[in-house]
Amino acid sequence: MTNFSAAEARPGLRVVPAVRLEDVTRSFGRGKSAVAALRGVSVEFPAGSFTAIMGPSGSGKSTLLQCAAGLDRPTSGRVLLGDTDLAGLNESRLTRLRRDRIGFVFQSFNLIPALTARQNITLPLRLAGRRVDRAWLEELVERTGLSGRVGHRPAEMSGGQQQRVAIARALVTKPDVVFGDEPTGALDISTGQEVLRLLREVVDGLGQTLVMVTHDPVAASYADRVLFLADGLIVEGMDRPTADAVASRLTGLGR
Ligand SMILES: Nc1ncnc2c1ncn2[C@@H]1O[C@H](COP(=O)(O)OP(=O)(O)OP(=O)(O)O)[C@@H](O)[C@H]1O
Repeated sequence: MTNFSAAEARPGLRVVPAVRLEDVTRSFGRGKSAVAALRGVSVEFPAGSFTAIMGPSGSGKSTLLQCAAGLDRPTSGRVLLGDTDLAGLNESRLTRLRRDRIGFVFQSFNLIPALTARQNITLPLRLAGRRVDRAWLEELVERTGLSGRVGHRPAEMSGGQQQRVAIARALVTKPDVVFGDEPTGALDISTGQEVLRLLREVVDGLGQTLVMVTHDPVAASYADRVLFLADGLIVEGMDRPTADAVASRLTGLGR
């Protein structure tokens, strides 16, 4: 079992990572047709860090993200969000934890077409029965470059603007961690890079923790660290990645 742990803490200081997976396995099916999607993954995502997860198709990236985000339950092993062990939560508490403490950004934006940008951004708060912090909303709108657009509906916005709305929505609850599943996959190169710069700024400027699955070495180069998955295991970690180094490592894994 390979352990990819956070940077060494000062002696005596216990640094709780935002998310931790301990020897997580996830199998689908039984008997001869069983598939081991994750085969013993241990990893920590330090608070305030930006991690990209890469690997060949079928290596377990989506399964890892789903288990880490409490959308799927491991077959064995533990997932902790801060100090909370997700295995101890029933479905309704898990749903609440996802709503209140985790943000999601998807390839396809997943905005509600009938709602304005502002209404989409504040939807997680409304669902939780929490009041909208006006100052925080203003800051998010400003940081995501959406000033002047908040009254628009998704159909009236470009793909990049829609993804920025989705990012603001993911941040509005001040979650412990934001998970991204190919957040730039549906965008052209230059719009994708604008979104990646915004994600980087969300980590550097707001101290947010970000974990992103991507197939794109350029996208991965915006992260602090890249984890490479192969056949259900993390086989390598790369700090301060460059797009070229990531691309050549992926070629070695048979992408
Ligand atoms: N619900 C499921 N039922 C059966 N097998 C599954 C299920 N979900 C995933 N798998 C299998 O688990 C393995 C890992 O799948 P996963 O989707 O996590 O890979 P991935 O790295 O995200 O792939 P891709 O890059 O193609 O999206 C694959 O062999 C896949 O077929």
